[in-house]
Amino acid sequence: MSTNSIASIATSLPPIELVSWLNAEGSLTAMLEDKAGQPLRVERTFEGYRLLTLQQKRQLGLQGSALNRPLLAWIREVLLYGNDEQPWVGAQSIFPLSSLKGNARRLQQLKGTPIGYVLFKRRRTVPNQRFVRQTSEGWQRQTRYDWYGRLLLISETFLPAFLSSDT
Ligand SMILES: C=C(O[C@@H]1C=C(C(=O)O)C=C[C@H]1O)C(=O)O
Repeated sequence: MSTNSIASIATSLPPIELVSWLNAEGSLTAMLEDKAGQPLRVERTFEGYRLLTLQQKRQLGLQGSALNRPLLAWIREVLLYGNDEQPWVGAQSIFPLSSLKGNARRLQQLKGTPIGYVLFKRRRTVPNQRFVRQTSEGWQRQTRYDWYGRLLLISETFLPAFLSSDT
């Protein structure tokens, strides 16, 4: 195997210190608060309704004709702060309107409360499918949760400050 191909494989793998975070089950909020030694600070950068892109519909697992139909969802985009001035994680959560029924409606009124406080309130893990990819912002994990029959897609990108944090 040539050096170039080894190098190309090396750049397609996450740094070893991120692997356990990218693959972790359970609440990322809880893990981040444990690392920070303090409650997570959530800075909302966007919250509201948006029509999903084709890529987002595919990421939600939609197929066939459903991909051609417009799909409105509640979107929440946040920066998560541990104990640094710089954010550790950038997150985007997609809630299809059909998922916001019953007690899931509170997912639209979270404000500064981390989603994890609600998602993992009564259970340590939630059934999910996990995808990991590298983005221009950093390594990202995308999780499709089945939360009591409701579909949620949460993408979390680990930002440079997370990797350089010494806690
Ligand atoms: C989904 C969780 O909640 C975290 C909190 C988020 C928020 O408040 O918007 C978004 C992504 C998560 O990192 C979790 O704790 O695993």
